[in-house]
Amino acid sequence: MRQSKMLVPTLKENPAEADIASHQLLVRAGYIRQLASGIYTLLPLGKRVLTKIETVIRQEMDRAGAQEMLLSALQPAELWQESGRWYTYGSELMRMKDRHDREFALGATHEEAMTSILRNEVGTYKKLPMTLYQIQNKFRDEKRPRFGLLRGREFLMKDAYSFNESFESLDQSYQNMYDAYCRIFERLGLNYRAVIADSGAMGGKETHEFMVLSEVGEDVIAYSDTSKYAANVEMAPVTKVYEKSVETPGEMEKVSTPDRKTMQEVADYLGHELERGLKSIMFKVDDEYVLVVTRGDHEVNDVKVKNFMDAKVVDLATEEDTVRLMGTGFGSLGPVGAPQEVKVVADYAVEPLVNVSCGANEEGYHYKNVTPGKDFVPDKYADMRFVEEGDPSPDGEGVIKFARGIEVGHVFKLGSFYAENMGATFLDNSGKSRTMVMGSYGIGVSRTLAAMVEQFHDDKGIVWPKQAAPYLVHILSLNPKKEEQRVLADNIYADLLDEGIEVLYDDRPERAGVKFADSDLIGIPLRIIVGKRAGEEIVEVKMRNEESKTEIARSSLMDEIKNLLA
Ligand SMILES: O=C(C[C@@H]1CCCCN1)Cn1cnc2cc(Cl)c(F)cc2c1=O
Ligand SMILES: [Mg+2]
Repeated sequence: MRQSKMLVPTLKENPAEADIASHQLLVRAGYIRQLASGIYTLLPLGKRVLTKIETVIRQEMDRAGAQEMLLSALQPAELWQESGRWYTYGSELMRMKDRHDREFALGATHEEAMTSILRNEVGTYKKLPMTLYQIQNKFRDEKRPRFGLLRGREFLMKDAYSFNESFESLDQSYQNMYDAYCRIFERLGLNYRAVIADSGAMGGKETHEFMVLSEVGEDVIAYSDTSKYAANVEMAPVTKVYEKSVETPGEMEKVSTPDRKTMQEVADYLGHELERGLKSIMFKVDDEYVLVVTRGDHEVNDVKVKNFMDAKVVDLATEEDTVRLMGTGFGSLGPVGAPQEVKVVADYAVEPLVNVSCGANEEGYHYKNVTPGKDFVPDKYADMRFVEEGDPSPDGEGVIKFARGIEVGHVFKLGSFYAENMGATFLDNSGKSRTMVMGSYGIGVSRTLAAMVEQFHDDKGIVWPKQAAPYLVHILSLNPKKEEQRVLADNIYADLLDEGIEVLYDDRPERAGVKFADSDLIGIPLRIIVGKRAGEEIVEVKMRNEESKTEIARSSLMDEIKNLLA
């Protein structure tokens, strides 16, 4: 493609609204433009890259035996009412009415739509397992869209759904998709980890997230420094064993702690370290109240609270509920004398403690010399805290370290929730009617594009790996006004087109400096510079990810290009 004719609006400056590299570079290099908050246009360069990523995904989905379809973005509200999600999702689910006033959801995901197809079209075990997928825009009205394509309100997703006759079969489909995801992210050259994850609102059993390691990632990964263990930090269990304190328990004593509310203020006032105080946080778990108690220096992990209590919804209790239940607000909560209706769950690290402080459930008062098991007995001890760097890895090998990650994929074993609610049944080999078992498997395709830019860029711009680059060769004619330069560049361009090699030709009447800067920004792997030695049919070749340039005669240029791109 000739750049003089192409829509590649590069910018010198970072756009004000972009504050991470991938967002800045995709806008500056003319790949995307924002239409509205969280809504983007893929310009020609961006669309070419997106298509390359889709191609890798399609090849691996098809190789895994999944069948591509295309479902509608418009989904009748009735479908979401059958699964109940019409009522459980809030304003994130975009809804609309048609001309007959009938309600629709704009597809945020397609479990319901896909299940409604299977229940109508597949009724025998002979057709199972069946994995179907699509690559289509999803709509989710994010409260805070940000970071460009990383968190948008309309974005491209590959979503696949497996339909199985049993959980054993689901295990195989899940592993099959998991392996396909590994191949996809390997082929895209991404530094990623598959991590044990929480299934969130989806329920279901096992689930893994595929995380691209990046400092701008919203998720924290807890991984072992010596083994392959990796989990979303929300899920990583704490396996540290705490030895019992040898101190002799003292007499519990109520002390005035005027206006001391935070753990640190109380610890400073009573003259002890943070870990000699108990932190008590009140949660509303579905419709009961749970007081979670941890050591003062530990953090409560609300996902663990939710999973431990097998709850649907976990929220922090309001101050009002807390005062009503405990007689005091957040600053002086404690497990001693908690009322029957409040379940007390203490983290394992609390059990061996002796002579610690905690709130006295009275405004401005705390207890000293509190010993768990003597001055209070929690209803349960459990793993309630976030794992920390240096904690032993749950697989017993090495210690935990943290890294930030961008979630580009998420695979779920859903079970029968949707099939049950929507009547997706099949006749098994004995003619008995059974409910299907499902898995669902997503990749954020446009998010993967941005994650690739996060991993593949330098201070001058994007550095595409050749399997995702919008073009493979970038020809720069430094001075098209010079006949010998323009003719040589035109001929090389024609040769590359004849060879079927994707080539972008910067034939613009711009200064050389502008062409070099734009070429560094756009990030095409191989650059051919047609400059002052064009008269001798000599050009320069430079790889985007190397500093060095080499002079090459036109006669050996094509071979050189082919082995550089091999
Ligand atoms: O999307 C999934 C599960 C899997 C992931 C793989 C591909 C198929 N779906 C989870 N999820 C996330 N955000 C959502 C937002 C809205 Cl507004 C919604 F209505 C539904 C969902 C929702 O279901
Ligand atoms: Mg997810």
